[in-house]
Amino acid sequence: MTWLDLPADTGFGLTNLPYGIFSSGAADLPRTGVAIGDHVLDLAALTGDPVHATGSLNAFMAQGPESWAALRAQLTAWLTDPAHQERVTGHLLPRAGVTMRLPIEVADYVDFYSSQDHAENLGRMFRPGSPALTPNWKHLPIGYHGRAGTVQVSGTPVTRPHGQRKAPDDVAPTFGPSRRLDIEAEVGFVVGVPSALGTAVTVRDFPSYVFGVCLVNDWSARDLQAWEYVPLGPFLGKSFLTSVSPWVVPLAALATARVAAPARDVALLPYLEDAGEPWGLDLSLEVRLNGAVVSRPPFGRMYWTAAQQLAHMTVNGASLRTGDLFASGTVSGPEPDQRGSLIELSWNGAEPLKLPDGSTRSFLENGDQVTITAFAPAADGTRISFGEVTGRVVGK
Ligand SMILES: O=C(O)/C=C/C(=O)CC(=O)CC(=O)O
Ligand SMILES: [Ca+2]
Ligand SMILES: [Mg+2]
Repeated sequence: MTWLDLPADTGFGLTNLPYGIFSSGAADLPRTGVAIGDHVLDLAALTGDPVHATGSLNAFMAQGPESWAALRAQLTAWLTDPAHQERVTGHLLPRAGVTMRLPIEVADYVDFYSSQDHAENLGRMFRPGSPALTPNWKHLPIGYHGRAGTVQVSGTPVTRPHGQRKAPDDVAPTFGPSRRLDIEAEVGFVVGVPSALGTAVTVRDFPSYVFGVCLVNDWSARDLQAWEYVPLGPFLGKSFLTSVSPWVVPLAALATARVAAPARDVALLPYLEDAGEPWGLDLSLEVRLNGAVVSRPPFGRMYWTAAQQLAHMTVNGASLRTGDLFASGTVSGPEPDQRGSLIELSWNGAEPLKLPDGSTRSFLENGDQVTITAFAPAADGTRISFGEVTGRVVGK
């Protein structure tokens, strides 16, 4: 029990303790904080440890799992033992009054494609007449390298991208603002510990390298993407902005959320086998468009887990760096109201979404705001909140 008076069902209780970078006041430097209830605990001030005053989580994440576990145990002691109450209280700030920053200095960014429901939906829309899944899909987690420098914190305006668009019936491409701006509701994994070039990280070693989990919105311009992405994959259609939630939930908080990935109907090569090491996570996502819930994607059904993605990403000897971010791919479930992108929710524009204000949407309009939230089950029967990743579309 904490001596703090926590709001009921806060999502930011003792079982969570996510890390973020915040600033408060005009002159204050960005520093590390931990969310607890409606407060943020100023770790830089409380500990005096310079690792928490660097303005990103990278230096702390690089210290590795023993440091992560030691600080988590220390935080629990500080927040439960009344002997620490007076000193700790002096370093609690109302969360509503601080500005959240990008929590990590993003090294490399990779985006996967690991929801079978999502991949089948896109396959049916884009490749009618062909099998919904490409032949490689159940043999390896498909992914591409994205643009690390355009990963930004939640709240960053989404400037509508311009680019080349060519509808199938157009004789030539035209240049202009994207007419098919979309979202992708995803879950991101943050690497703490680097690996050596030429070595592979196994499925089993996942928790020795990965520090924590955040929410991702991989904004996507479907018209730019459709014209440019053959044969080398997404480029400008997805590189203009990727938004992440400000709080990184430590892997240690998610033990209760672990589930096995769905049963396999295709045998895996040994380096992808995860027998006894399930890293599926039972997270419930929610997507809101201008305040209205439009989807509830279930993360527990993802075919490829983050541990398998990490093993695949490094099996060729590619090294990891502190701050690498890899995202799950769009999270969709089997039901129409569980789809994690508008292109699926509107079935490529054929069935526009009806919003409570009477308007309809196939893709995003200027002024639209999209917010993604998620919860995980916690050991004590409460819920762990991932906070939110939000963004509003600005026309240009
Ligand atoms: O299947 C296609 O042609 C296109 C797929 C995507 O755009 C999905 C993607 O970017 C990866 C993901 O988020 O799942
Ligand atoms: Ca994506
Ligand atoms: Mg992106």
